[in-house]
Amino acid sequence: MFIVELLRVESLSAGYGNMTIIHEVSFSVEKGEIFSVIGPNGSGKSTLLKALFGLARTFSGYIFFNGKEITNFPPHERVKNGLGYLPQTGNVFEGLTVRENLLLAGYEYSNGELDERLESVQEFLPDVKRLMDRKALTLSGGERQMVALAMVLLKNPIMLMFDEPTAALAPKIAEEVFGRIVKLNREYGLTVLLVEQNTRRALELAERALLLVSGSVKFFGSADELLNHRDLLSLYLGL
Ligand SMILES: Nc1ncnc2c1ncn2[C@@H]1O[C@H](COP(=O)(O)OP(=O)(O)OP(=O)(O)O)[C@@H](O)[C@H]1O
Repeated sequence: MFIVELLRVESLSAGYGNMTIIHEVSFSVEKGEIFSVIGPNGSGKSTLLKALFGLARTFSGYIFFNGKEITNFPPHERVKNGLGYLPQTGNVFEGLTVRENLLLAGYEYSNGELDERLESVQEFLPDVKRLMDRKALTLSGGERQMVALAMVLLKNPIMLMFDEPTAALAPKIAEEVFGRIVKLNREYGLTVLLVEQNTRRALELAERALLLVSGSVKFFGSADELLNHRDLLSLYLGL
């Protein structure tokens, strides 16, 4: 198979204020793969995603996405270039209905385009249809996650970054979320960058992975290899 590098991160250092949280992180994500970022609590996984999306402060290094250097692009420019990001929380407007949330997410589309995008998103997430007139506030965690996903998919991303999409979800609902991520990848060709607390599931789903510890890369390579690397997993993740 012809391998295309979609995201390349070179020696990226980033954080908040004058505090560096991730240190000279380098890795790449290939087009069409599921790529997992794992690591202990507080190791900088969320900060890495925020830096990739332009929400954390980048001190040095480079980010290339889909053939372009995007290191200093503001978030909306990254979205235009095909990057999607599903944060852990705060991803829906609680006081608005699901329909209003979706309309807001698609505000840049013309009416015709928006209808088309809404239809294709609802084809993938048919359950969103019955939630349309509900206030986001009244949704369960799983439903909220689904609506947030619909809002991101509306923008037609090439690569989608999930920040702990199963956090605080019951195991059965978490499995549904994983199933949806795999389906997006296999059937819709979406490249996935997954930050996940459930290390085993994250490594089973992914082709390749990154282990981040105290903001530094401890492993970058095959997810299978990391899954079988007992020393690394027990040392850093207590597995
Ligand atoms: N907005 C912020 N301002 C300052 N420091 C922050 C901010 N957000 C996170 N941090 C700090 O950055 C470090 C890394 O946090 P981050 O959330 O990136 O880790 P994580 O690996 O995603 O953790 P977890 O698995 O627990 O979600 C922590 O020490 C955290 O306190």
